[in-house]
Amino acid sequence: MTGQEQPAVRCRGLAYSFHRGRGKGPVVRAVDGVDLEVRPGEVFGLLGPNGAGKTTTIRAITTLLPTARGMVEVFGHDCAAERTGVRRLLGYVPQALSADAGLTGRENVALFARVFDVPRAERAARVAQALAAVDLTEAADRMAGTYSGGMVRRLELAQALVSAPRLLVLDEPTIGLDPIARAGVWERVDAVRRATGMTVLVTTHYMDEADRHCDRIALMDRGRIRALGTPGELKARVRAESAGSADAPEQQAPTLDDVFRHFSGRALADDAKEGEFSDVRRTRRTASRVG
Ligand SMILES: Nc1ncnc2c1ncn2[C@@H]1O[C@H](COP(=O)(O)OP(=O)(O)OP(=O)(O)O)[C@@H](O)[C@H]1O
Repeated sequence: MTGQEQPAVRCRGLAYSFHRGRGKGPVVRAVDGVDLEVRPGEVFGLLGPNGAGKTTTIRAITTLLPTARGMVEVFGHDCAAERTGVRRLLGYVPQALSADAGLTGRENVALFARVFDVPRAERAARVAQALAAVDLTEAADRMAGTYSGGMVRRLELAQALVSAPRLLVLDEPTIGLDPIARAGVWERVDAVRRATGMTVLVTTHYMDEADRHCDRIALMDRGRIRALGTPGELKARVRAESAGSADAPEQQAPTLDDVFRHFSGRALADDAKEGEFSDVRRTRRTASRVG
């Protein structure tokens, strides 16, 4: 089998636990036996509420959690045994800010080009190309600190794209952005994917975005995958399985929120109320940086 035919991502029995309270508190099973495959060239969405285990799964796939249990591969390369090889295939936009406000947009992208071993002779052209792909050519020589939230997110996308990754991993790429900026981020992701055939793995808790932009989605809750398929397949399953029951979504076609409620037994909004301190702090940090 050639690398091209391998799944972009394959997880089998992936599990990871945290100890709360500096190792003395209870154990939290952040990821609890995840099996999934992302096909080459698709946009795959990992969906779920705060604390579902999405970021932990992403960190295992991006080789940032070396001690995870189970098996994770990227294009056939084992994430535990071949970390450097896997990293060469990846572009990653984490949830936390990865751009430096004190550098220009171009300098930020150039930094990533150096770190990710883009050959020196190609660097300037590749940096310019990545900036153009996210519509930041005109703003490229301004300090990133003067950018709007949407521009910062697009800059981070350019940083991840400069190494021409086969797999682009985006952790909540549109959190804290207004609807226009959110659409702007997705437009660039969709365009780059169409142009390059790159695979995209994205986490989000915006069901409407996943519905519009993802080829397939996995619904994650409390460390486990509760359902996996195209948005259309999942909605059709809910329609079929809840036909005639008292809680059937009345007449209307089910939304992905209905799908989540059906497979997890609760509403997504329940978790918004229960967010933990770390979740709140993380969201605020994101919000203040884009304000
Ligand atoms: N460093 C950590 N120490 C202790 N617990 C953690 C740590 N990171 C995550 N957790 C816990 O693991 C669980 C899964 O967290 P994770 O960040 O993977 O979820 P998520 O679905 O990405 O949510 P969010 O959208 O809030 O990032 C949560 O209960 C979280 O509190």
